[in-house]
Amino acid sequence: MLKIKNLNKSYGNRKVLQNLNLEINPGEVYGLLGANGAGKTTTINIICNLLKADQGEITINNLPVSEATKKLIGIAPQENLLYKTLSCQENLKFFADIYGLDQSTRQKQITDTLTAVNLLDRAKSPVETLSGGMQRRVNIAVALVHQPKLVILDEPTTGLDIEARYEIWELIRQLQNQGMTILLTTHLLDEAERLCNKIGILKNGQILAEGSLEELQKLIPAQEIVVLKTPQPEEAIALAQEYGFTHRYYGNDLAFWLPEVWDLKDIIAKFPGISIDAISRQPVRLEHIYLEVTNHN
Ligand SMILES: Nc1ncnc2c1ncn2[C@@H]1O[C@H](COP(=O)(O)OP(=O)(O)OP(=O)(O)O)[C@@H](O)[C@H]1O
Repeated sequence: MLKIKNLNKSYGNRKVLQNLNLEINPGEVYGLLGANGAGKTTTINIICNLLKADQGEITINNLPVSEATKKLIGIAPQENLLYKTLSCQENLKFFADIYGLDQSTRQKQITDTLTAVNLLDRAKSPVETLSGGMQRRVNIAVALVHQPKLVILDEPTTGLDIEARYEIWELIRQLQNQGMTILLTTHLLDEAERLCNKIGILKNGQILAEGSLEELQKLIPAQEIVVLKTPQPEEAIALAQEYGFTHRYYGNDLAFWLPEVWDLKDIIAKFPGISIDAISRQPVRLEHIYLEVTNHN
């Protein structure tokens, strides 16, 4: 569906994208993760033909990116692009006209899109009367109204409360079940874990790691991560090194990568003579992988 090969972009002598490669298959939800300034928006702008790359190839449905491919893409930018005093329906009508939708099918597409985002009952409500989560769903509806092949959701849940976040996640799952191909950028690693079939970790304009969550988990050779609260961290680390356990600090938390899932008493037995205030166990999560990939490259 979307293929990006060796994409390069510089501003002056600052390289913002460096040989970026990325491929999204039809029906996939691809999560592009990266810190502020990693190059996500630049990549999106090039995909949408709003910005020219210095080098590289991008195709959408095997067509090189051009004015013609714009119609294949729907974008829901981070900041809602809505007219707040207009109703949901009027907003969609406005954008449907920009996309040049046929008058005869326009109303049906608007109704179908409002149904898809679960807002048909609020069709006539001014956007400013809706909750933040509903407004974000109208923003996504704008990206869907012309029935694109690829939808780009730029940080779709940033700034929303947890209830509204669940609604957006549910909507993304529904779109995926309908076969929509989605490129999602996010800072929220649990969001990517929940929703994405494939995840790309972007830093300094390069994809450092890519794959399904299961594939990425192989980057950390551990069955379990154990966080130890102890007043004797140095001693605990020295013991762990004898066993060949890797240790990491996640914030202030001292963690060890364990090669097997042991009983709690067996884990504690690995640290004889160490005073342990608390112990917590976690599976390998995307946050561990993200930190590993971005801190060691
Ligand atoms: N027009 C521009 N001129 C010069 N530098 C730019 C321009 N646009 C972006 N940059 C730089 O390019 C880099 C990548 O920016 P980009 O907006 O793509 O990052 P991002 O991953 O989308 O970050 P964020 O999460 O903050 O939106 C940043 O260092 C940014 O300062």
